[in-house]
Amino acid sequence: MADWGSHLSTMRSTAPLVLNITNFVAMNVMANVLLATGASPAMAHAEEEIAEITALSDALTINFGTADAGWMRGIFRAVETARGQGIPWVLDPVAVGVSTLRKQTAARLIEMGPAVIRGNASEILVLAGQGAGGKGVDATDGVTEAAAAARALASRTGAVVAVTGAVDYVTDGCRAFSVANGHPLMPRVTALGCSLTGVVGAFLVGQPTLEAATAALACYGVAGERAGKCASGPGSFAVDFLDALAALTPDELSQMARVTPA
Ligand SMILES: Nc1ncnc2c1ncn2[C@@H]1O[C@H](COP(=O)(O)OP(=O)(O)OP(=O)(O)O)[C@@H](O)[C@H]1O
Ligand SMILES: Cc1ncsc1CCO
Ligand SMILES: [Mg+2]
Repeated sequence: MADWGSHLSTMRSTAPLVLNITNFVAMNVMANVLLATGASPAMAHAEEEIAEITALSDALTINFGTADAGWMRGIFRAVETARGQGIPWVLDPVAVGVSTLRKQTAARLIEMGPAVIRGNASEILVLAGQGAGGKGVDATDGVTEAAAAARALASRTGAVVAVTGAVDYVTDGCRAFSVANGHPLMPRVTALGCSLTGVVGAFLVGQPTLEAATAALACYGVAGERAGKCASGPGSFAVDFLDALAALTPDELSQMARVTPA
């Protein structure tokens, strides 16, 4: 049994400060998810202050889900600061297929060295110049269809690429893992993918990238399974999911993680 729970334990022992430039939809959900999991969230995006806040942070995550031009300037300023200070950062290319601005922004950001790119299958396919782009923020492609694109993207950029869906796939271009945890109610609650991007950022701090990202996905999926056992629908699931993230112990994660080399 691989010790995926040790990565949760390490994350909780440092409770990293994770700065998230994310969308209006995700801000509250994501902050609560990070707190429940054991990290400290900060949400900000103003270009006038973002460099200072980034410099204080242990990890940075970027999601342009509801961004405008000023917000985009804040994103680039934050990423430049993170790069300069060696702060790991995660790119969430949310709904990258829906506009030229998103495609161009994602292309520029990918060249700036994200440690991890985390998206659903349709988003990862768009980054590879393939697929129809999904339905807004929702995936219409399966994870398996995006695995080759994820490997190629990882090899080309040096980022770990995490494709989420019913069974997640995470790769550094050489090695890969499948994570078969999760629950069908997860994609029925908005911003749980965006929030997972923050959890990946928290796990990255001081830990090897591929293993940390995989453990974050497993932690999330196991909590989803637990929440799904008692929830009666998306509303109660959202609440139960926060409780499940907070209650999950490292030992339980190690026991329940369904991670296999892929
Ligand atoms: N059908 C499913 N069965 C089990 N788990 C799922 C399923 N779909 C998604 N998940 C899980 O939900 C979490 C979020 O992944 P998802 O791919 O839905 O993100 P997303 O599309 O970026 O979400 P959003 O943009 O709404 O924030 C992951 O942990 C993933 O494993
Ligand atoms: C619904 C929605 N629209 C822009 S971002 C977002 C959150 C889920 O990705
Ligand atoms: Mg998403």
